[in-house]
Amino acid sequence: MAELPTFLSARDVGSFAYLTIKDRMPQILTKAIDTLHRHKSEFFEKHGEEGVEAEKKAISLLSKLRNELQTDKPIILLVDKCVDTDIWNQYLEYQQSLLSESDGKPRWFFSSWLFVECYMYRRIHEAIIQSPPIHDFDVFKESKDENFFESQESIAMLCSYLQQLPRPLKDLEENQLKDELFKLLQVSLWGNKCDLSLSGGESSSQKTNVISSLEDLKPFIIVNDMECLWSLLSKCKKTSEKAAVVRVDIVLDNSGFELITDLILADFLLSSELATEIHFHGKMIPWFVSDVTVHDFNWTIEQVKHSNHELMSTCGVNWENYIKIGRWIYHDHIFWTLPHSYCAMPQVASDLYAELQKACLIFFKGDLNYRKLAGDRKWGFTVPFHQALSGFHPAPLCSIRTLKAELQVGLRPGQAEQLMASEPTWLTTGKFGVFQFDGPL
Ligand SMILES: O=P(O)(O)OC[C@H]1O[C@](O)(CO)[C@@H](O)[C@@H]1O
Ligand SMILES: [Mn+2]
Repeated sequence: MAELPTFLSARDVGSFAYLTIKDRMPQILTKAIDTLHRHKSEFFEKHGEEGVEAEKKAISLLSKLRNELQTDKPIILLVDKCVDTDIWNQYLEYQQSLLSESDGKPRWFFSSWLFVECYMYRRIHEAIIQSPPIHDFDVFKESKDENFFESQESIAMLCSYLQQLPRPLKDLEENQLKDELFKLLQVSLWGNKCDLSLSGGESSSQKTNVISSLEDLKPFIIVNDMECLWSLLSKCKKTSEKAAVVRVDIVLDNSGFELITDLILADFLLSSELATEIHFHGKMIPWFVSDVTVHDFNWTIEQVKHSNHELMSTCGVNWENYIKIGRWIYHDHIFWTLPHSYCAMPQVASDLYAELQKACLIFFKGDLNYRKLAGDRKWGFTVPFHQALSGFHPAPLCSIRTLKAELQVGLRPGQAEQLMASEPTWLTTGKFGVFQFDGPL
């Protein structure tokens, strides 16, 4: 078998991986430290002196982590006792085994970018859980919620759009159904521009009317497999008249505006009867600043339900009901916050792989999911997506992602060169997006 390309890494000085580790990651740690500082009196009110001591401990652990990163110290084993600690430590040993003797230990600016970036978020978690009684504090919660509140107008607009579609949706004429599906898929794509990790934790909310921007944004979709999604979903719908379940899974990315766009899409899939069940997958610990945890998921639905905006609150009521009747199912699994590429899933998390195999279609939202799908390796731009997945084929799948890392496969010959010439930063600003499908139709 041909050798796999090497991992993206900060070893390439000046690369996006290098700049992320050098600038963005310390900035995120500083912001986390600052958040803890600002909550000092809240910790005191809740837990007395013990709360203040815990805040100091968490801050000192995070400062130590920032120092290790900035001085390129060896990556050290985790010391907590969580369900995933051993798997993490084994993975660290595996990273060590990839190095030759003269390379020494895995280090921040030397190892794989995916590994060290995931490791930083896992160490942030370790610092917090080692600091009881504030062990369940989410240092990123505030910024996630801010993103939600700052996007209120766009959220209300999207909810109104969905509620005002001609009902019942299942009676829409085929072409109209397809057209609406494509619109809401694109809304979910551009929702991925709003992550907080790329902006170093700074606000990145949505303030414009997304639906009316879709036409202008179309030229920025550089791989567009939406037709495959339509073929697959309409075929599933036809067969579902006999079979009972058409299951669509959404591997979520960010909370705030992006999550709303995913929930709107999920609602549309159910109401139009293109799917009968939606399974969401979120993170078990705070992750890459803005990623959805179960708390964010429940909080968001509560907020939408209690909105003063009538059509928004109708959405919230419906969403809560979908959960109650079991047509929306939320899952979390430690695998999503491990550093492994998805091709390792059958070995590392066979239960999750078996769960995903039940889906008719899986959407993977966002940039980090794309990196893990493609193993965060330096693939050529024209390498087929199927090949970059390296054997990960649980069910037909589609990445819905705006580009925020120097990694893209499945382009036409010459396409990358053209993009590079017209827009040198095309890979990393989130301005371009893909719907990239893999699977039999
Ligand atoms: O929320 P997303 O779309 O997965 O993006 C996460 C971001 O974090 C990064 O991993 C860099 O910190 C980028 O790849 C990406 O910009
Ligand atoms: Mn994210």
